[in-house]
Amino acid sequence: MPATILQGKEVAKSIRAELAEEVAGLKQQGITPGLTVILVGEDPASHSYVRGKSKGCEEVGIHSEVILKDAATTQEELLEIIQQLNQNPNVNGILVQLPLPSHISEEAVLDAIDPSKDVDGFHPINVGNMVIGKETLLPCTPHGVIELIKRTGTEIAGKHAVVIGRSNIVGKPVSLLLQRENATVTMCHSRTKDLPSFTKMADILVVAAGKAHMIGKEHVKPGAVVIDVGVNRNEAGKLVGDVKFDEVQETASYLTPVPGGVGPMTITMLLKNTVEAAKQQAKRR
Ligand SMILES: Nc1nc2c(c(=O)[nH]1)N[C@@H](CN(C=O)c1ccc(C(=O)N[C@@H](CCC(=O)O)C(=O)O)cc1)CN2
Repeated sequence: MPATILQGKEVAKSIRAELAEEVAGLKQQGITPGLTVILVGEDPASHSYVRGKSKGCEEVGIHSEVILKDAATTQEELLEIIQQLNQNPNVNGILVQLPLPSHISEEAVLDAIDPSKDVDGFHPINVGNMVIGKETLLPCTPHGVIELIKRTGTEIAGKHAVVIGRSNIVGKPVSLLLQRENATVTMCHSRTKDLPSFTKMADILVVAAGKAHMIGKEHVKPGAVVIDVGVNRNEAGKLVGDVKFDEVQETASYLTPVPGGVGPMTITMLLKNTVEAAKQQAKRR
């Protein structure tokens, strides 16, 4: 039987509906979650993602602002803006859209965000908390992957999960979060020898390698849950994943499409983090 297609759009829609209700309740208590996004430069994809973030905020009732800066903005200017936002009690979440122009250090900028407002979950303190299993703001795409797997009804505990890719933004955190759900996790990467020998053992296969169509049916155990985090443009400019969708659909039990799978979950988990940050900050006031 062909795989059930995991429609991230649908899952994201139902989480947003839950969030809208939660935000309405918070507003009755005088709490309006607020997100500020900083966008530097003219990259069309980044502008499109930031529009998606503003639209998502509006949908669930989060107050959002976007600070647009041109590509010549200096690192010092950016750090100054972040300091001001750190001090502003109406701003619960701060997000700097990546990538930044090459003259700005992403590390310096992300480290300057108050960890309690780091709704991307990229600050080293939040990453450290995630590693030691403390409650913290989790990175959006990896958190979205876990939510998608859970919504299939798949029990993660005890399963063998194989993650391809070891980036700080996806591969490493997804591996940690799967381990936190009591999966046995194998991490594969560009230097892994005989990749199919690992992937064929996976009950859950998360592919975040950034290489179009690198995973075919020969890599997948029949009945596996396959999550494709790849975002690649083919020669025709069309968005394609790391998985050969038509082939793997024949053997997997669940499969995410690209587009429409993990992508829509990223912004939704950001909205969730912003609401969580607002609740935590209200408790401390
Ligand atoms: N500060 C951050 N910067 C970036 C992040 C991030 O999580 N935080 N992730 C990406 C961009 N991104 C959000 O910022 C993002 C990427 C993709 C999608 C999405 O919904 N993709 C759709 C396809 C959209 C299209 O057609 O182009 C999908 O996969 O279905 C949302 C958000 C890098 N920067």
